Parts: sequence; structure tokens; C-alpha cells
Amino acid sequence: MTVHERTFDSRDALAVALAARLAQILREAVAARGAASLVVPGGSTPVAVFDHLSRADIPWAKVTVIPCDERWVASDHPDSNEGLIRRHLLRDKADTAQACSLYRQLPSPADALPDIARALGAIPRPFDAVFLGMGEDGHIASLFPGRAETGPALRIDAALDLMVLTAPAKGHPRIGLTLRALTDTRHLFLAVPGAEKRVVLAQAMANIEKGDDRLPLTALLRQDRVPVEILTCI
Ligand SMILES: O=C(O)[C@H](O)[C@@H](O)[C@H](O)[C@H](O)COP(=O)(O)O
Repeated sequence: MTVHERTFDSRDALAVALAARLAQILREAVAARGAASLVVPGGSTPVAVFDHLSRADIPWAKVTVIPCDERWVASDHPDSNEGLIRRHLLRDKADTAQACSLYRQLPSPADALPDIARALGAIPRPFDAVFLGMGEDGHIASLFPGRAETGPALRIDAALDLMVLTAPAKGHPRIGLTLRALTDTRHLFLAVPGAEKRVVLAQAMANIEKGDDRLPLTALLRQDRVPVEILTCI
């Protein structure tokens, strides 16, 4: 377990710093390997980061952006994470970047799993950067506490990259990357904006010592595949 934490005075200061760090990683990745990959979260946290990052001078045509998870809706649906990426990140200087869609026009995520797994498998690994948010219930991506699907998806040694949430308590069915896939990266960033989330982060950290795995966030912090760079703000 390796965790580095930086605290910022505001959400925008956090977004500016994270966007600059991601831009540097992507630029260096393209220079070194001719291509770059970036996994990003949905929700509200990434919007300011995307807006700043979309203005960075990067060979964006060589960059592939992958949602860490997706709600089972088309990209023009307001709840779509791919739609969020296209509206806020793949514009301005970043309009030539590639988006890897985790959605297919099929009845359920399970129907599309083989095709999406094939598309994801075609992206060189490890990813260059994974950027995650967190929920106040300690979830990351679509790895929710207390859900039957989460246990197998948190096993780092499991040979699966994707997990499916079929009948969520509320909202849409989902598909998402497993902890194994989320940690198969050169750099991993976790944004934790606001006092409430910082309380949950502290609890997740404390749970490591207690061997309490109820929060998926604890499994992310405890793994030793990649250091977790945490950015927090009040
Ligand atoms: O698809 C999603 O909703 C995200 O991948 C999810 O895991 C998100 O990171 C958290 O729910 C935090 O969301 P906020 O940034 O809106 O607090």
C-alpha cells in the first residue's frame, strides 16, 4: 500500500493541478510509446478537470480516453459517462482524442460484455493514467459496497477486467472496470473533494488496519500494484 496525499485550497486548484499532472503524463507517454491511455470517472468531480485538461497542448489524436464505468444509456443521454467525456473533455484542443465506449445498443451490459472486453483488450496495458472519484458510501467506479457483484470485482488476482451491475437499487444497469483493471496503470489518481468525502477516506484508511473490507475504497488504498495519488480539498 503506497498512498500520497496532497491537499488544495479549493476544488478549482485541485482540478488545475490534476489536469496539469495528467497532461504531463499523457505528453510523456506519447513521446515514449507513440500513444497514451487515460481512464476517467463519471459524476461531477471530473468536470472541472476535463475543462482544464481539454485546453492542454498534447498530441490528442494519439490519446484514448476510457470511462472507468458506464451507465447503460446511449451517449446522448444526460446520465452517460461517455457523453460527459465528449461534452467536457473531447473538445477544444482535445477534440481529436479517441473515446473508448463502454456502451453498445444492446438490451443489457451482459449482452455486450464480450465485444466491450475485446475493445478494452485492444488498448495497450498498463494504462498510462487512471483518474477516479469516490462516493460518500465509499464506492469507486461502479464498485459499490454491499453489492454481490462487487466482491469478485475487487479481487486483484481475478482474471477479469469488467464487471456488470444488472439491477441497481436506483438508476441504470452499469458496466465498469474491475479493481484489477483500474490498478493496471502507471499512475493512479483519486480526487476527494469536500469534507464529507475526506471523512470517508479517513475511515477507509483506518479500515485497512482493521482488515475491514466493507468499503471498496479500502481495497483500492490497500493494494500494492500502483501507488494511489490522492488529491483532496476542503
Ligand atoms: O459513474 C460514476 O458515477 C462514477 O464513476 C462514480 O464512481 C463517481 O466517481 C462517484 O459516484 C463520485 O461522483 P461525484 O464526483 O459526482 O461525487
